[in-house]
Amino acid sequence: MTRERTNIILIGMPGAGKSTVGVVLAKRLGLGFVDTDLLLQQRAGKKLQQIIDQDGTAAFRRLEERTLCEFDGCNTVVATGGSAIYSEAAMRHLAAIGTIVFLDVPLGELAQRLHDMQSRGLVIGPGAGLADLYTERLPLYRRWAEITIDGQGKNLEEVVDEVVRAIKRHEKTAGA
Ligand SMILES: Nc1ncnc2c1ncn2[C@@H]1O[C@H](COP(=O)(O)OP(=O)(O)O)[C@@H](O)[C@H]1O
Ligand SMILES: O=C(O)C1=C[C@@H](OP(=O)(O)O)[C@@H](O)[C@H](O)C1
Ligand SMILES: [Mg+2]
Repeated sequence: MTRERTNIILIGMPGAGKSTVGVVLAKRLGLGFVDTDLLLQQRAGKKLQQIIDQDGTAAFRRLEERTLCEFDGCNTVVATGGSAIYSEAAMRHLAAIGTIVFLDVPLGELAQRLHDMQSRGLVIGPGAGLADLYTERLPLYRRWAEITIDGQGKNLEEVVDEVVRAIKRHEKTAGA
């Protein structure tokens, strides 16, 4: 891993576990942790759902893009929001400063985990559901993934273990 790419960037659908896995992973690896949703809320001075309700999804996406592009930390696990992959500029920036890890969780498991679709602040079109989001976004997550973790049927600890192993393998390959 080059000096400039010391971050671990988690991407994936809402409910994939980016925020919960991220903080445990950071502790395990001795890295910092940032959840970009929290940076975004602080910047806007309101909650994600309020930004979407009051300002709309396009404004939310612009704010998210700026927040991601301005992140310049190092040695940090970064939990992004599920909609991060809509911004080419943001993803290019994140790919330049870290290793992008896609937490790949099947639609059925995501649906079981998410009970707050209406208040979570999702970037979702009118009338669309989680399945529509999944179909629309999967190619984008795959496009940006440097490492993909199959999260199917795995609990938090198992996913963290898997990410640690995959990163070690990846570093060996990259350094060879
Ligand atoms: N591996 C897992 N197995 C079961 N539930 C999980 C797992 N990872 C996260 N969760 C749960 O799923 C929900 C969404 O997790 P969260 O970390 O907020 O996802 P994200 O940040 O990707 O939207 C939380 O209730 C969390 O406890
Ligand atoms: O997928 C989405 O449209 C979003 C997911 C949220 O983050 P999580 O992926 O952490 O739930 C948050 O960024 C925002 O409300 C939009
Ligand atoms: Mg999250």
